[in-house]
Amino acid sequence: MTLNPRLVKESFSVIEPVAGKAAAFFYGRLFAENPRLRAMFPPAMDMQRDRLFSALTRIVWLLDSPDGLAAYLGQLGRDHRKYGVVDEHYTAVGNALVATIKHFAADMWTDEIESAWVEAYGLASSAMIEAAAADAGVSPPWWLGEVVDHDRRTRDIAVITVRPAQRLEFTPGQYVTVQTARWPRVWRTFSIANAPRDDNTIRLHVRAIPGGWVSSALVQHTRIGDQILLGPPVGTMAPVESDRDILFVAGGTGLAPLKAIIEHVIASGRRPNIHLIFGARRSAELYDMHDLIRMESSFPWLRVLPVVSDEQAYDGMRGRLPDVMERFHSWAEHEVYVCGPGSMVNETVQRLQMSGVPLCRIHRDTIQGEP
Ligand SMILES: NC(=O)C1=CN([C@@H]2O[C@H](COP(=O)(O)OP(=O)(O)OC[C@H]3O[C@@H](n4cnc5c(N)ncnc54)[C@H](O)[C@@H]3O)[C@@H](O)[C@H]2O)C=CC1
Repeated sequence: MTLNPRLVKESFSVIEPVAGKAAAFFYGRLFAENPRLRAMFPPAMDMQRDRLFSALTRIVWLLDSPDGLAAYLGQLGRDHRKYGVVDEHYTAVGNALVATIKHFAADMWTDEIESAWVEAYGLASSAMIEAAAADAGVSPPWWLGEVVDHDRRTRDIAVITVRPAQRLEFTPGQYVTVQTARWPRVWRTFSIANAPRDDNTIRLHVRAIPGGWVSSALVQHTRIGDQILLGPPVGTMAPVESDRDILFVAGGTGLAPLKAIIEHVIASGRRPNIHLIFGARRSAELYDMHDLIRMESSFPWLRVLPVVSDEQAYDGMRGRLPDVMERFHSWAEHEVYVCGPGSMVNETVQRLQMSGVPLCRIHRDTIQGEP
């Protein structure tokens, strides 16, 4: 039996418009058939449902790209170790998944489609299991981290420094999932905002989102000395070794992974011209200017351009990030890294492409924040 991405994609496209209902059906089925699995998930499942679907969507659309798929499944498998997932859980999930697709794609369902799903799921789960097994020999499933600094930069934003109890290897641009004592089993993603350091500490830039459990716990209720849990570093946005000049476009706390990459470039000894356009809605939310100005003064090839979008009285550069970016000369010969709110990233990437920057030189990552 060979993989048939076309059949998987066609049947999945029926599910996508009813993703919420399909995820509810999937978890209902999974927990009805395997009641003990419920304890592995957080009490509130809404965010979990979104995550399932975004992971599934990504896998389905990557089925035609073996390298991208292998890299993604490898990360997913390693990351799932922190949930205590074992091989038989994959069988339970696979059964519930096929039953869900079958239920929602009933009108078009055939034995051939069922085989295509079983085959695709079998390949995906084997890749995750293998990656988890290989990782078990070299890394813990999660890291205990002590908060060694907590710098509340605004009412809603904190820059938090954490020291993992064991060495945490990562690539600048990657992110980790975080769990706080306040919300057991609830994990949320935050980028690491620094290049690897000798003292093993990492920095997180956290904005407390209204209704965001982990982000609010981290900004408002976390103190120096507290312990948090960190999942393994994941994400594919990484510094590329290139002699080109570099543009970074950061929206809000999307600055975090870009700052890690800038630190890496500076430490590499290369001397590219770097422009960092850092956007906030209000000037008070340009929460990291102090550090950025320090970086700028120690590395003369770095130019930091703060931009404010929603404050008429601001006397610096004003505007929306994609518009401001176009006010400068062409970026067509640059490497470009973009991070921030999803819609801002999408528009920025589109405009860059239209102005002649090839997609292979535009680097972005999609991480799922809190609702
Ligand atoms: N904290 C972290 O480690 C990371 C956060 N992110 C993401 O970065 C985002 C940061 O959010 P906030 O700080 O609340 O940003 P924000 O909503 O305060 O916006 C920051 C900047 O982006 C611009 N912007 C927002 N929406 C836009 C749009 N639709 N079109 C054009 N420009 C737009 C704003 O004008 C402002 O200049 C979140 O979506 C988060 O998931 C991404 C990676 C890491």
